[in-house]
Amino acid sequence: MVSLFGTARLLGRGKTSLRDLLKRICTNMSSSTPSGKRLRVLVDMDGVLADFEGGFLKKYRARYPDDPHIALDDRRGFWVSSQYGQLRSDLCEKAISIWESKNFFVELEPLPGGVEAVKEMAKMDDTDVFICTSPIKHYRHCPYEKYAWVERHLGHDFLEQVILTRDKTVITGDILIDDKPDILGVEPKPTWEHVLFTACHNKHLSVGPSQRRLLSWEDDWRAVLDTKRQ
Ligand SMILES: Cc1cn([C@H]2C[C@H](O)[C@@H](COP(=O)(O)O)O2)c(=O)[nH]c1=O
Ligand SMILES: [Mg+2]
Repeated sequence: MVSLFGTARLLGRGKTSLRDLLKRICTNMSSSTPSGKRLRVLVDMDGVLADFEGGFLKKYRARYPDDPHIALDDRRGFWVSSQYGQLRSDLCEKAISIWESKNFFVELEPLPGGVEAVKEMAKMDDTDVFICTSPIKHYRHCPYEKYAWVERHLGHDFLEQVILTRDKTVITGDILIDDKPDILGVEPKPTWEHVLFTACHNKHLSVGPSQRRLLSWEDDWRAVLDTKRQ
């Protein structure tokens, strides 16, 4: 329980907003699921909120105009670098050079409806939303720029909700909305249900009967969340 003394201290230091604080206090007083838990939604960033594939192709073609490229309709498999490497071996490194460059991640365009959906989710009763995203190991620009992207598109307060991890299986949540078909890590049984977000590289995949998809942010994500509340 948040004490009054602690409340005053947090507000006084400007470490939390009044809205966040009220949300935290209410967390202790209400529940939304039969198990008495708030719903925790993990939302991936690249390919779900930020247009990684579109941003990559645009910058790759600008930097390497004389080299072959792969149209978004012809993308297959999660790893852009692998498909470019299969096209011609030197193109794997050229592809990697694009997302290792300064301003790649921060300049990604938001995917239609994603920012609006996350903002709406965050306002829902008994719902906590986190951005759960994997940074590249070349860390000079990417982690900073992922935070900057969230601040730019979702606001400063949303920085509290950012989780950077290379292993999403160790993060607990009820749902993970993610475009990567196979999300693997050290935890064999993650707590979340993976809802596959459709992207150019995964739209041809037939998924198992137990895996659900969100076709886009126009799809009924609210209904998907509701199924986890019951
Ligand atoms: C396609 C592709 C992506 N990456 C990197 C870029 C991002 O940092 C992550 C994907 O993150 P997400 O949280 O799973 O969306 O992977 C890469 O290194 N190589 C690639 O081909
Ligand atoms: Mg992704």
